[in-house]
Amino acid sequence: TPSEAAVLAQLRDMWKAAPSVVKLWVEAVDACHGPWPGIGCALTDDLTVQTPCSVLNSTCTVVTLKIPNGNLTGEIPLILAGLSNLQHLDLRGNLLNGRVTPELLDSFPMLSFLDLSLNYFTGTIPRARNTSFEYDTWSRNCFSSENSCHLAPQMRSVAECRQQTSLQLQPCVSWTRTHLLLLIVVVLVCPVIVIAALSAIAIYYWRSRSLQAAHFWQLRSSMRADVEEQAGSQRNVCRQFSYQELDAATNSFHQNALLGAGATGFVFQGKLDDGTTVAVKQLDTRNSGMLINDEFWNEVKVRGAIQHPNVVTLRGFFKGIGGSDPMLVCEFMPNGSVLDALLSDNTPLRWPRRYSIAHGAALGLEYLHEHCTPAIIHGNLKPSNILLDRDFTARVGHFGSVRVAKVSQRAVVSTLGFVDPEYGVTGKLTEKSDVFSYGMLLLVLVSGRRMLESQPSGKPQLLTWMQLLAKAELSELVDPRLEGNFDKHEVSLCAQIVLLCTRIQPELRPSMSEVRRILEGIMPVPNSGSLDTPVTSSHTSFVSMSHFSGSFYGTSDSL
Ligand SMILES: Nc1ncnc2c1ncn2[C@@H]1O[C@H](COP(=O)(O)OP(=O)(O)OP(=O)(O)O)[C@@H](O)[C@H]1O
Repeated sequence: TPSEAAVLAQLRDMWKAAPSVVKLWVEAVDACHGPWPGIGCALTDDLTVQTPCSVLNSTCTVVTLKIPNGNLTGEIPLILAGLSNLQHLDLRGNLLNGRVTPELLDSFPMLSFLDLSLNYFTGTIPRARNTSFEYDTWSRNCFSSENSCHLAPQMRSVAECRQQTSLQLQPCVSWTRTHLLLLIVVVLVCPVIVIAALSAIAIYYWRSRSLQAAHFWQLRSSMRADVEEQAGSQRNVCRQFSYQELDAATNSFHQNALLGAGATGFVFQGKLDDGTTVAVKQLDTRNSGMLINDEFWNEVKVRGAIQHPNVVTLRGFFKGIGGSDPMLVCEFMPNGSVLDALLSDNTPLRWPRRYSIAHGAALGLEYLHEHCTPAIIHGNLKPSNILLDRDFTARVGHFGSVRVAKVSQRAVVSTLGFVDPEYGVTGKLTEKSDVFSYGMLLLVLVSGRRMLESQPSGKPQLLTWMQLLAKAELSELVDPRLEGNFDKHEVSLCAQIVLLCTRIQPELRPSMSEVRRILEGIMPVPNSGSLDTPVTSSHTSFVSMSHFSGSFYGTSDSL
């Protein structure tokens, strides 16, 4: 058409300098009839068949424009839009640059072939309204991606594009930067929420457990206190017995009445005139080297006034007149001592019972230390001195005798292993000496009778057990006779209490009320940072001290 003839004339003027087919576009020749090389025309009534016609004919239209590899430069001319019936546009392999707008492509509604590859077009690949082309149409240009931070696939190199165009790529914003806020939320807030939720659950669990435990132990103690109070009011107070009374009660200290023997004498079962069963402990002053003096009898009277559900009640005494040994008369404990229970070949003590014994003994000691004025120090706490009443409640028995009676070295040696090493050094007993012995008692309750047995060398295996404990090898520490039936949490609590109680420095050991509260679960175990100087610590270790070996231990007999 005449308008298209004008477009072609302009294109010729624009591109004639380039060494391309445009050079052969001669003005005198009809662009559609010659036709000019690269130009194809058709009549408007059948655009599918290319036909020579006159460019000035209004029914003659340009349908093809092919100028490949023609060194054409500059931007793609907008006047090209005037060739509105173009079906085939091939400008591949030129030096064209600038943007290809979708509007330009939309002005060729009949376009079925387009090749603009191998140029230097920039911007983004245009998405024309009516036309979709093969991907190669655009390849080897300088088109960039949507966010124009890198080139689209199958483009030229960035360096080549930068050389030929004013291509400017934005710095690529990383995913992490764009999602920084989200990341902060995920990395910081989520763990905080999770930790808070877990802590809330843990606190809730711990509090409910503590409350339950506290309630349980309170109920249990108050029930026992009531029962004991009733029984106590019916019983005689501590009184002096005559030899004849005790002789009659024990059937003249008959072998059959013998309950056991300790370093300071024999213990017999006896029945008093009023029908109550008692334990009569003979104090062998000759062989044990005990010094029984006024101070001892004063102490005995103080002991006689003590009534507590976890302390063996002293019913009376015999002062040892006429060459006979002095004697102490105590409540009879039908289930013997913890030592008897642990050494027995009968059914081993089950774990709940051991834990309840540990708790009962702690209550008894707490009473002696913290509720008696002046405080009473047991001074000889060990498995044979924790007695078990008819329902296996632990009762602290035979206290005070070592401290006041100034027993001989032999008697002291008999209890070593349970005696505070500090006592061995200073000769002074304090509440913390009992705390040490309590720790050792707890260790025996956890590890069972093996700990009381001797090694071939004759030493008890105390050292081995303390080392296992220090290495936290609880599975090896726990009494195999329990056959795995124990509460892991309670065992671990006990192990931690052992370490606390056996610290070398007495002032770092807990008080008995603290021990009791840890056992009841109403006080947390002090953190491990403060557990750094247990008796087995390699630096200031009691174990490493030379006197904690060889004859320093007693044998199993003396325990
Ligand atoms: N009140 C009691 N009721 C029942 N049995 C008892 C009582 N007191 C002691 N026994 C029995 O007698 C055994 C020895 O008790 P004893 O107090 O003499 O032992 P020990 O503490 O080793 O001696 P020591 O206190 O002289 O060092 C205990 O293991 C226990 O079997």
